[in-house]
Amino acid sequence: MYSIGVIHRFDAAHLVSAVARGLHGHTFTAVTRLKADRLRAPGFVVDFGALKVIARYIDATLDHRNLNEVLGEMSAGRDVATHLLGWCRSNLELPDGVTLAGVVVSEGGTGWEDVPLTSWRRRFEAAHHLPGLGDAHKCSRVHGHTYQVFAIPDESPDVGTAFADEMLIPLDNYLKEGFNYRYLNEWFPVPPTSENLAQHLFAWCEEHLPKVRLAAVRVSETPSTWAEYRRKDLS
Ligand SMILES: Nc1nc2c(c(=O)[nH]1)N=C([C@H](O)[C@H](O)COP(=O)(O)OP(=O)(O)OP(=O)(O)O)CN2
Repeated sequence: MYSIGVIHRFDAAHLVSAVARGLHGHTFTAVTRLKADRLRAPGFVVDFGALKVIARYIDATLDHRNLNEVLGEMSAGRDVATHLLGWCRSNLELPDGVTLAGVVVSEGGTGWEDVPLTSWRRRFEAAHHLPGLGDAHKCSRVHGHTYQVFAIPDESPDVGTAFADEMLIPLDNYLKEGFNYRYLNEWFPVPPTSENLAQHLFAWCEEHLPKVRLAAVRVSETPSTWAEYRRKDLS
């Protein structure tokens, strides 16, 4: 199962009746998550760019506002999430097979709270381009990212110790040799989208690290976007 997430930040005030101190404010993060069983060309759940409408809505409606004036009394983080989920349901045009998996809003968070602290994390620096998007799409040009890779352990109760850090040394070496300071299109067998990279790295771990039990691999090109490939029975 594939999923993608886009993280939007906004700064707002609110007064929540359960919080005694009165009007206060936060930098909020809203993480919108979509999932799909299969990818659409060139290897997307949907293009991150198609979700920029959410940022535009948040900027126009919630950012630098008093949320009580927008949402009334129901202005706690979970109320904002419910509001954004409703907005997404009414306004996002999703292709067949793509589901809106949820919106999580946090107060003063980073948007990355859903990655377990026990996950293994590495970065690599690479160039790529995405073929088949048309010349007007910026990602059809050769460009690069500081990628982040998260190997997320399966922490189901019956699994026991999912992995020790040193068990992932071969993955570290694979990233250093195959991905870091490389132009991914020169060798990657399919368009190097975040989704395809996540699925490839998950499958690579399954094949080469039989003692490591992963729940998912997440790949992030930018601090506000990610794609994940998750073990089917944990989706
Ligand atoms: N579902 C996916 N959509 C896109 C991917 C991807 O891997 N999966 N990749 C790209 C491009 O590589 C692009 O560089 C990143 O796009 P985007 O996140 O839209 O770009 P920015 O963070 O630079 O966004 P700005 O708001 O314009 O700064 C495209 N889509």
